[in-house]
Amino acid sequence: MTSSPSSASDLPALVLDSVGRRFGALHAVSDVTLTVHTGERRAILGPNGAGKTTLFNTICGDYPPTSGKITYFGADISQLKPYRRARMGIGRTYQSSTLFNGLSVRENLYLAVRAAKFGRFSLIKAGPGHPDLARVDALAQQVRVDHILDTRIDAVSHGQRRQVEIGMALAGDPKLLMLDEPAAGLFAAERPELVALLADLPRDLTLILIEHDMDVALANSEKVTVMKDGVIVVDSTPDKVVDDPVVQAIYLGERQ
Ligand SMILES: Nc1ncnc2c1ncn2[C@@H]1O[C@H](COP(=O)(O)OP(=O)(O)OP(=O)(O)O)[C@@H](O)[C@H]1O
Repeated sequence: MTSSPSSASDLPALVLDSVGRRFGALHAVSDVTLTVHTGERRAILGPNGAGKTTLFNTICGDYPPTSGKITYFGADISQLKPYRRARMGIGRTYQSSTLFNGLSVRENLYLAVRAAKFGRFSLIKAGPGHPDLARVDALAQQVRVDHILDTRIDAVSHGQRRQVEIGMALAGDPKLLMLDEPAAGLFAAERPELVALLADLPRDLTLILIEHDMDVALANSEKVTVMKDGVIVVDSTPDKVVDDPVVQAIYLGERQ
C-alpha cells in the first residue's frame, strides 16, 4: 500500500529545532526546540528578558535565527524575509502600538486589509459595496469593535486598541497568529473581553501568545512554554505549569 502525500493539515504548524538567536555575545535565545500543532493554543511565559519576543522575532523573520531551523507547515522558513513569511500566513502583533493615531478604527482596519492584499499601506478609498469594506466590517465584528468603527484610534480605550491590533493582524488571514503581550496595560475589567475574543478565534487558527498575565495566558492555552535566560525551562499543560516549582520560583521571584 502506498501512503498518500501528507496534506498541510497533517503537518505541525510550527517546528523549532534547536533555534538560537545571538546579539553579539548575548545569547537571547538558545537551543529552543518545540512543536506547535495546527489549531493549538500555546502560551509563552517568562520573566523580563527571558527571550520571548526574540523567539517571536525569529519566527516572523524580524531577527532570523543565528542557529537552528524553523519549519512552518513543512517548509523551512529559517532564513526567509518577514514579508515572505507574512504571505505564507504568519501574522503577529507587537508589544508597542502599531496603530495610526490620526485615523479611525475603520481606517486602521482598512489599511491592514489593503496591506495584506497589496503588500503596502494605501488609503485609496474603495467604492461602496467593495469587498474590502465588507472585510473591514467582518474583522471589526470578530474583534468586537464594530460599535466604534468611526471613532478615532486615539479616542478609544487601551483595551479596544489592543483588539484593533489583533484585527489588523487577522486581516491577512493568518494560519499562525502570534500575539505579543495582548493584555499588557489592560485594566482588569478589559481582560474578559480579550479572553473571550481569543476563545472565539477559528479553531484551525494556530495561536501563540506571549503573556505575563497568568490568567489570560492559562485561560487560552492548551500548552504552556516557560522561558528563562533564553532557554525553555518548562513545557507542559496549564494545570501542571501552575504547580511547577520552577515556575513558582520565577513568578514569586518577580514579585519580590
Ligand atoms: N535587537 C536587539 N539587540 C540586542 N539585544 C537584544 C535585542 N533584542 C533583544 N535583546 C536582548 O535579548 C534579551 C531577551 O530580550 P527579549 O525582549 O526577547 O525578552 P522578553 O522575554 O521578550 O522580555 P520582556 O518580557 O521584557 O519583553 C534581552 O537581554 C534583550 O536586551
